[in-house]
Amino acid sequence: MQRVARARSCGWYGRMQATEPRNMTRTTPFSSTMSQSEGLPNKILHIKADLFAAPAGAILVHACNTKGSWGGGIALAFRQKYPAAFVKYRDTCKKEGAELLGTCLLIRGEPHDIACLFTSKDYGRRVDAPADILAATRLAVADLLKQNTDPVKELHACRFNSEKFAVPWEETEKVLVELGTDMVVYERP
Ligand SMILES: Nc1ncnc2c1ncn2[C@@H]1O[C@H](COP(=O)(O)OP(=O)(O)OC[C@H]2O[C@H](OP(=O)(O)O)[C@H](O)[C@@H]2O)[C@@H](O)[C@H]1O
Repeated sequence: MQRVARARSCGWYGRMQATEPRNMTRTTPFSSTMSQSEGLPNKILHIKADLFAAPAGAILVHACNTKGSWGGGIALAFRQKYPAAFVKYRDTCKKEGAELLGTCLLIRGEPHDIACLFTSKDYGRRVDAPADILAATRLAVADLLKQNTDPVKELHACRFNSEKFAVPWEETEKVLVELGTDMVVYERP
């Protein structure tokens, strides 16, 4: 209850209720779904913009493998823009490897924190099967929500899992809705 109440009182949730910017649409394929844990509706906002243009103070969310590679897709852009975060991610993978599957590494920083959702053990041709990726996504997002306290920060995500990991975005979004996640989801213009 507290998490949603606080998110509502500030940030994009509050702004969204006042006026919605022109490039922001609330697509509501699951809008009637209520948060299972809190009995409140969650909000997934869709925005056509570059994820890295998210407001300062937000948590940027993306999917990662447990091998320590940010070698392609949006992960490569994270590596270039946030080299210190890449070192933390790579060192964590070296230490913990496949144990990380289904967890979230939340790397604090400026102007954004970065949430690394470990949704597949491997990548490339060895990427996990879609059903396994979705199961790991459920656990990893729950882990992120548990860590996102004091203060609760806005979650801004790319359509993670949907390209290199080849899981249709709608399936990942369904998991987010089932977990009652408030999130702004970016699609490149
Ligand atoms: N600036 C931007 N703003 C907003 N959206 C942007 C964007 N740039 C790209 N997108 C979109 O972001 C979504 C995710 O697409 P991605 O293919 O990147 O990630 P994924 O989650 O499917 O897979 C993870 C693995 O990809 C990596 O590469 P490696 O395996 O290391 O080679 C990792 O390390 C993992 O292993 C797609 O909708 C892209 O259009």
